[in-house]
Parts: sequence; C-alpha cells; structure tokens
Amino acid sequence: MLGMIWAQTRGGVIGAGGTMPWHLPEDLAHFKAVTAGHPVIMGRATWDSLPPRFRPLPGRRNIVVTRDLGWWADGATAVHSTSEALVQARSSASPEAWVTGGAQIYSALLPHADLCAVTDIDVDVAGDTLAPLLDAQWVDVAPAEWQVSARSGLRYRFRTLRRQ
Ligand SMILES: CCc1nc(N)nc(N)c1OCCCOc1ncccc1N1CCC(C(F)(F)F)CC1
Repeated sequence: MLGMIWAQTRGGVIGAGGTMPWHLPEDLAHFKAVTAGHPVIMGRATWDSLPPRFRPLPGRRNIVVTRDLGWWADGATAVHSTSEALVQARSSASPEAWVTGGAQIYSALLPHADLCAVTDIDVDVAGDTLAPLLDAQWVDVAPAEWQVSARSGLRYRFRTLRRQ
C-alpha cells in the first residue's frame, strides 16, 4: 500500500518558500501516528526542510529522491527516481509506505497511490506550492468533523481518501 500524506490550506497550499506557513501541533501528532514505523519517501528539499532533530524521521527508512548522484545524508537512503523510491519502499519489511512531500514527488507518485491522508486547515495563506489535485475517483472514506486546535486556534480536519 502506498499512501500520500500532506496538510493543505483552504486554497490547497502546502508550502510557501519551502516551509509551511502555520504551526499545528495536532497535525504533527497525526503525521507522526500515521507514518510511524513505515518507510517514508520524500524529495531532497523536504528532507532539507525537516528540523534537524527530526532528520532522519525516527524509526523507519527515509527514502530521499534527488537528481544529485553525489548527494548523501546520514540516515537517508538516496534514490535518483521515484521508481527507485518505490522499489526501495517495497523492499522494506513494512506493507505500507508514505509519501511525505513535496509537490513534485506527490505528482510523480499520485498514479501509484492507494490512499491520501489530507489535513485540511481552515486558513488562507499565499503559497507557491500546491497539493496535488484529486479527481472524482478519490473518495473520502473517513469523513471527520472540523476541530479547533487547542494550541493554535486553527480549524482543521483529517480526511482519508481512497481511489474508487
Ligand atoms: C508535520 C508536517 C506534515 N504534516 C502532514 N500532515 N503531512 C506531511 N507530509 C507533513 O510534512 C512532513 C515533512 C515536513 O515535516 C516537518 N516540517 C516542518 C516542521 C516540522 C516537521 N515535522 C514535525 C513532526 C516530525 C515527526 F517526526 F514527529 F513526525 C516530522 C517533521
């Protein structure tokens, strides 16, 4: 099973200038819970955007896609195509793997994805990086209510979409 996980604003923004222009602790906990123990696939820019204490994401294979054949980083499995990333993920013990960003990796792997875990944040921010557009074959299989973050006051909800 290949999942993709991201957090997006009302307008589908997932990033602005390489970071996420919000702080939602409930989403961090959600991300951690969904991906814990499973291989993660990310682009090099997302790897660079991880706070150093989270790099590598603990307890699982961190597969990093980069065009730079000389790139390496402690705790990362460098691959040079998304196809190679899938091979690495499937060769791990886990039955599922999670794509954790960024936009280019989501777009390249969307055709292979079985599930999308989307955090909707009720905020409108300008951003240069957008989430992949999910067409009508993607259906929310776990509709959740909007919640209000105790810490940030932001309204948010978690959606789980499967391809029908
Ligand atoms: C959480 C952010 C996030 N949310 C959802 N729903 N989908 C994602 N694809 C995602 O982006 C993961 C890669 C970027 O991640 C971070 N970028 C900036 C600051 C912090 C982080 N986190 C904090 C939690 C940490 C833990 F290991 F605890 F999970 C991982 C790194």
